[in-house]
Amino acid sequence: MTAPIQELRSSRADGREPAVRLDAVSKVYGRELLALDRVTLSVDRGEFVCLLGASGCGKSTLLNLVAGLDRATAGQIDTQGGRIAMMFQEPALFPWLTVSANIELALRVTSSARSTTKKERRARAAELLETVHLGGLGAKRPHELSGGMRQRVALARALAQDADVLLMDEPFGALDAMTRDLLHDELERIWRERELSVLFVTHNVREAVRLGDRVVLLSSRPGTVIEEFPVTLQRPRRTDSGEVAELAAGITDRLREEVLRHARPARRPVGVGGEK
Ligand SMILES: Nc1ncnc2c1ncn2[C@@H]1O[C@H](COP(=O)(O)OP(=O)(O)OP(=O)(O)O)[C@@H](O)[C@H]1O
Repeated sequence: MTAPIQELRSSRADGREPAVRLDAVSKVYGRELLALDRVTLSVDRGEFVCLLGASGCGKSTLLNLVAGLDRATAGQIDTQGGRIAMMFQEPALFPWLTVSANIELALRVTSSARSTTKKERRARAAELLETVHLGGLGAKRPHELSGGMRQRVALARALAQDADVLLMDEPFGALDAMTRDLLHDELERIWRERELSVLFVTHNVREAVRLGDRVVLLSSRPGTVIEEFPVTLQRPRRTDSGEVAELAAGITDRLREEVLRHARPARRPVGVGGEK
């Protein structure tokens, strides 16, 4: 189950370095709930990878493991020593702090920024708010902002952590379609400017095709990679374009097939690395 470290660290034949690599990662909750089963997956430096799968297939579990919030039961996860930031569906801002103070707090706990003064952190927070198109709103409290604006603040806070890898767990799932489209454009711009590596979980197949360099499909629980779809459509893409819809339809068919297969499960013993 354990892969040699050298192999995990080596660059790939196509010259791209992985920023995140999972090798045969399994996760069992409690005594017998197998959530992930030998997942092998990588995100290259500067790559945008979208993760799709039926509800409960272990997508959030996978992100939590990569973020180091939980431990894998088996397998290897290598993040190459990169700094990781995570964003969730809920922005989870401190309601009693101003927007600026929420970001300044993230700047304070980021090791490279520990030596900065309060004035410098405030200036940096203002810059980050400009980056997410919220310039001048630093004095507001989170409840004074719309859902989309709050998610922008959460994005600015993630950027404040100076991350190399951004893990995103359905960050736009609760937003209306128009706001989501705007945030797609902004995220794409920021991803390119900062050369981030992104692992983005969504239920929305079109969103995955709109954003991803690659869409990775997980099986129903226990989650394992069943198919990967490279997305070579020219950027910027539109969620409502024919090309995006066409590719999304193919992926949706595959996903539906998987969900139906799971609805008629063949009984098999639960266990890490059991025969399929
Ligand atoms: N802390 C936990 N303890 C026990 N079981 C858990 C825990 N977290 C998740 N699970 C279980 O592991 C499985 C995978 O959950 P997870 O939340 O990772 O799936 P998901 O694909 O993100 O789901 P969704 O798409 O609905 O958000 C589910 O069966 C869930 O009930």
